[in-house]
Amino acid sequence: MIQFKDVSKTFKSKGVTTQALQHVSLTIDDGDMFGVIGFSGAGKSTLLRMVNGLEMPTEGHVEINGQDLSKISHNEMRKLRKSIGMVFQQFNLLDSRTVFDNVAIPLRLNKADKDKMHKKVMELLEYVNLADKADAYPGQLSGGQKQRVGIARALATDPSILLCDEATSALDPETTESILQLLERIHKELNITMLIVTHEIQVIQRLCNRVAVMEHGKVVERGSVLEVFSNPQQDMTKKFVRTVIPDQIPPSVVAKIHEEKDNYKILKLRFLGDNATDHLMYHINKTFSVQTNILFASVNELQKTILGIFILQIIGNDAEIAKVIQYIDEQQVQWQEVDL
Ligand SMILES: Nc1ncnc2c1ncn2[C@@H]1O[C@H](COP(=O)(O)OP(=O)(O)OP(=O)(O)O)[C@@H](O)[C@H]1O
Repeated sequence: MIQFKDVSKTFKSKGVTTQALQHVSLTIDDGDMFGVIGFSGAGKSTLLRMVNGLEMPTEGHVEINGQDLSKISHNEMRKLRKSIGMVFQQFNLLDSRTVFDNVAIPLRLNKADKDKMHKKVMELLEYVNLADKADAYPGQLSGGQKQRVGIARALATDPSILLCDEATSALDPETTESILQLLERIHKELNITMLIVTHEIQVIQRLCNRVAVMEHGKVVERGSVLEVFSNPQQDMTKKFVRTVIPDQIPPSVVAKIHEEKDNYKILKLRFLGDNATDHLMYHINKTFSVQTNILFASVNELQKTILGIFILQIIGNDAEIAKVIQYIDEQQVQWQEVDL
């Protein structure tokens, strides 16, 4: 378990003071694929780098399995770092060394036995599908292949935690997908806790079970991916989520509604899990003296759960609309009124 306990970090450089993190408290459980999302400068990398002691908090504590990193000895820190792998946006490979040697670096640093090291490196290269590139140099590889080498190197010491700092941000969409598949496979097969820092919401949607949203060094929203994506609260979160799960009425439809004279209310309905929309719509139209128009609908899959978003215009008198809303409440469907 990784815990950030009221962590703040201030950088002072050339007379400029930057508050990179402000009172961040977070718990990442074993086995989590925990995503941290935010725009550039939000403090994501600083947070991530605290897990392996590359940065230390100015205030507060970071604990791994109950061990406060500010209180452990140099030796204990070295041991801890062996159990934490890190994957970087720019791969951080040594250009003058072969793929084999790059993956072998952590093992050489740990003075691994030569035969064991050879076996381990070749196993890792097989795992990331690059065994045939063992003798190639990074300059001869594509971006995706370089990242596979970076991932193999991060796994060399059999870590229990993998830190991914914008691991796919330098890659095209197709290559991104193959790296995300690899990370998913690693999580499933090697049972590694992952902390994934990104500004790409689709990475979180695709991989993570939990998410924290960061803005100006603070965590502004957090929760399960299902909770946060199905009902984002903060404007920043809404902006991110909207890019993968649209939930707005198209402008041409809005313009048409503005021309209407009838009495109406517009509700945004969210369905999680079973898709009960057909039944709900049937019942509303059959039972109440209202007319309904679906202004927008989308169905998405999150963590293998279906999330349906429907924006419904209900035309009728206030009393009848109130009855419809009461019925929707009784069905325990999440809703909110939309003002145009
Ligand atoms: N070593 C440092 N010295 C001075 N300021 C720093 C240092 N590292 C980070 N910062 C500043 O702290 C703030 C947070 O940086 P950080 O890299 O953690 O953000 P980020 O969300 O990861 O953004 P990016 O994706 O652009 O790296 C930024 O304003 C950055 O300039």
